[in-house]
Amino acid sequence: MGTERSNVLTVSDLHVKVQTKEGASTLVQDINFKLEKGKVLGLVGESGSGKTVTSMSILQLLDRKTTTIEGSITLQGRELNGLDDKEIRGIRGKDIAFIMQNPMNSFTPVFTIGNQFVETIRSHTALNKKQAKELAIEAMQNVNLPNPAKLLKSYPFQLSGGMLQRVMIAMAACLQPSVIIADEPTTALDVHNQLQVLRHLDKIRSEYGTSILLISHDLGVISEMADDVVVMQHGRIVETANVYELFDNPQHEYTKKLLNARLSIKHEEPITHML
Ligand SMILES: Nc1ncnc2c1ncn2[C@@H]1O[C@H](COP(=O)(O)OP(=O)(O)OP(=O)(O)O)[C@@H](O)[C@H]1O
Repeated sequence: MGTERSNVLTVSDLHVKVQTKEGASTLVQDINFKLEKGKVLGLVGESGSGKTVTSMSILQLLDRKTTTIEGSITLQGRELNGLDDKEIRGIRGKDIAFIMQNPMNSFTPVFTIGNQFVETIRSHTALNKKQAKELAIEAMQNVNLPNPAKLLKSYPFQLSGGMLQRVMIAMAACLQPSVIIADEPTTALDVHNQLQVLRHLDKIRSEYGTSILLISHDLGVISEMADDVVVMQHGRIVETANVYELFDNPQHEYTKKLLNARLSIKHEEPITHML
């Protein structure tokens, strides 16, 4: 009973195909993993291994006209695969928040931060504008953003990448979703901002019991943040293990290769031991 209950997100036999001019092509296959409450599951693998396709499938964000998602994706027992647009929109942001690699792409340039923040809150709650603004300010304070009231009046281009990423984390956290999918959340940031973003994610996890699917190229980030790790290669999972087991005793040749590559660039790795 305990294990079943603690699994917040379960992906079973996920298989994603895309229709191209040349015919159908498989993007990911046989993907199985479970994300437990309050835990961080790291998703690693080289570029093109299928990490983003997997996370986009969970959020049902792939183009329905050209892609087919087979298998099951359940959030607290509710099947997400096949939900219609309206149903899945109700889940995105509220139950599953998404933090993208490039925060600039996540905001509409022509609206202020406040406009977008308040609208996001209002689309998922019964709060009025004033209450939504107060919640936004509180969420921004929680991620140490200075002068939130002023920031709400700014346009996305007026903020640095690190600040925008923190606004996105504040937006993701304020509705206390059960799951956050963070796709390379620190890749576009400098070392100082990387550290801040990771600290905030960890704070959200511990305060709200949010589960985090953390997609990263950076094994230093994964070793510091993740409880369990899924390793992907060529659209398949090649290894799933507890983070200590994976780093101490990798089983698959590809995982060993990734870890060896990491050792050879270890001096560039500023994140570990600093959190
Ligand atoms: N809509 C699409 N049509 C055709 N191929 C696609 C589509 N979306 C993704 N792919 C292909 O699927 C494969 C997996 O891509 P995906 O973006 O999931 O990789 P990734 O592991 O997230 O890589 P990165 O770390 O570079 O983001 C790649 O070969 C990519 O080119």
